[in-house]
Amino acid sequence: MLSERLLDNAVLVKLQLAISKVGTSNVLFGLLAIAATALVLDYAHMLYLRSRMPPGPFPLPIIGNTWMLPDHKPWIYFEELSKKLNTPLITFWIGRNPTIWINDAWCAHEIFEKKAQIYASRPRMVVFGELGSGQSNLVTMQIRNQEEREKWRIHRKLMHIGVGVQSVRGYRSIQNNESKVIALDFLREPKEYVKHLERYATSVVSIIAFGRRVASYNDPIITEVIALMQLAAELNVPGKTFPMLLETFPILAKFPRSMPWFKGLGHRGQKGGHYFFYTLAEEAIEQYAQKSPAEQASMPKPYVKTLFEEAEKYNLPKNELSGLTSNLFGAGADTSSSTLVSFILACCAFPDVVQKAHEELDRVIGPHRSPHWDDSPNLPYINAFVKEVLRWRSVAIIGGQPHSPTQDDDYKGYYIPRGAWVQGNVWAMHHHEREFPDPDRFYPDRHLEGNDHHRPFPNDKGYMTFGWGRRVCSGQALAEQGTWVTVARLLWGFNIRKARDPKTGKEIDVDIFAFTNGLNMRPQPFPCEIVPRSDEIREAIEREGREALLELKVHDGESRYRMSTFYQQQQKKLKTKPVVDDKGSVTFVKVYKMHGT
Ligand code: HEM
Repeated sequence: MLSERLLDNAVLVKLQLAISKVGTSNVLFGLLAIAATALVLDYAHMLYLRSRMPPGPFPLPIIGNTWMLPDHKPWIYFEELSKKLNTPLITFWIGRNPTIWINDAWCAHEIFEKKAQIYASRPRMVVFGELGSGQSNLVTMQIRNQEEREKWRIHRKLMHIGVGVQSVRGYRSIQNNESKVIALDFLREPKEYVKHLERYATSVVSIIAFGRRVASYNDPIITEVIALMQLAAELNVPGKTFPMLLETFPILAKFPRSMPWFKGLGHRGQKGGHYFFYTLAEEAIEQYAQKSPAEQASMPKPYVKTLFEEAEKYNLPKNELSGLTSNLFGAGADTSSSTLVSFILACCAFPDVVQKAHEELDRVIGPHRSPHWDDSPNLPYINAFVKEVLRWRSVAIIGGQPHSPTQDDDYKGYYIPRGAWVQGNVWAMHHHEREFPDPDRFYPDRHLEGNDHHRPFPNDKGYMTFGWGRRVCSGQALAEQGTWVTVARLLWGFNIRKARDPKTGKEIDVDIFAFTNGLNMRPQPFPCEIVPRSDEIREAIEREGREALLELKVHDGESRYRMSTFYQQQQKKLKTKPVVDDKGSVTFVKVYKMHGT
């Protein structure tokens, strides 16, 4: 110890002597010269990369183009930039990181689909990844080596077991019944239409994951999960203010969480944050075990039970298991309900298409029962209507998370470096006049072959709402299935139109551009009128709703836990707190003195 200190002192003394010999100002000058040279070299490297990459605005040293980002809705800015520079791909520097924005569906197809193997990774994301669930969650998982690729494959596979194309047919009765309950709720309380749609979407994923239904829109799981997702969606939009500025200066993320630039992040990424969903999963497995064999036979096995059984094969730690469960809520509830809110807005803004849908439904279905997936081959206009709902105001407006190439790539002579952010601008793709003439018009006919607005598109579906390639949305089949039956049923059952001012009797206009700013966008609140189309239809809705509630009874149940109070309660009641080890496993340590107790 003593010898080390003597040595340290000797080094310091030597340094002081050397500085006094050379002169303090010369030393400062030297350091400045080194810093300036590093800056110039770094900037020269940025400019060299820029000369090889897709075009974009001129970056400044260190801050790149960050300062140019608009305060809101950067997807519109990138669409405009792409038109102005006449290029489908834009390079935009977030600090020293080049990000590539794809503004054209054909390019997205060529890059993300045709080169899916190398575009399967996510880039380094500080706010959403490193300060969030990072490598423990499929959504943000990076693939930088073979080990990470293997882990990502296992997660995709486990997600696929839960909500892949084969599994979702087994969830039809859940979605069908829950959407009948929306129709019943619309009869009772039409003004609360947003809450009914949120309850539906949360209940469907809750039944699939936990076997437990969400019966009331006051259930905190709805408000808490949706609020959490909306915060995450807002945080994840590229921006020039904190916390997104951490992407420009990742070094700031190394400072203690008390620093002001973490303000607005909430509890993101704090250790043990996943433990809530793990506890819900354990509770659900317990509750399932308590059901009678007849009850168990009448419902799909909760996903968490299958997941826990499968996970043993792969030795998955608890935080990863929890991530897989929470993804159903995180990725599935807000997205599905926001899509349906946009559908209601479209009905109010474009009454002519609603009338056309009614004509087809009256002709094919009639008033005594609501439509079902089996009717789909006879309902071409409704099929086109649902496609247009998914195209017109796609909820994941920048295609969710960015992709990132696992090796350097060349696209039509442009260099795309390994690890770069590559973001699909779905707004620009779905808004391109070449594919979608008059793009802001909600016009289902454009999806019907032979229509003068029908245009070629790189895929058969006619939209890119669910992302691309190996990272395409795991819940796509479930979301499409649910959107179809709900849109078809609500169109069949109701006149959905603009509300009227009670004093003047005049229609209240809706704004088709007033959407939230998050990367999962939904319309800003708007009033509307939702009334059953006839007495016969009303009776059918009531009858079907009652039957649906009876069938759903097997999923009734309560959870003992609430996200907002969960951690405090755990600490106070059990006097333990979850501690996560390096592998992500949770153990409980006794807390002897509780803060505030
Ligand atoms: C209308 C509803 C939905 C929309 C528009 C939507 C859209 C998206 C998009 C755009 C992505 C990113 C794709 C990419 O990176 O290329 C994504 C990823 C994902 N979605 Fe969805 N989603 C919806 C519903 C759901 C549902 C219901 C679930 C689960 C039950 C789900 C689970 C996931 C998961 C786990 C990922 C991450 C996949 C990965 O990174 O490998 N989504 N979703």
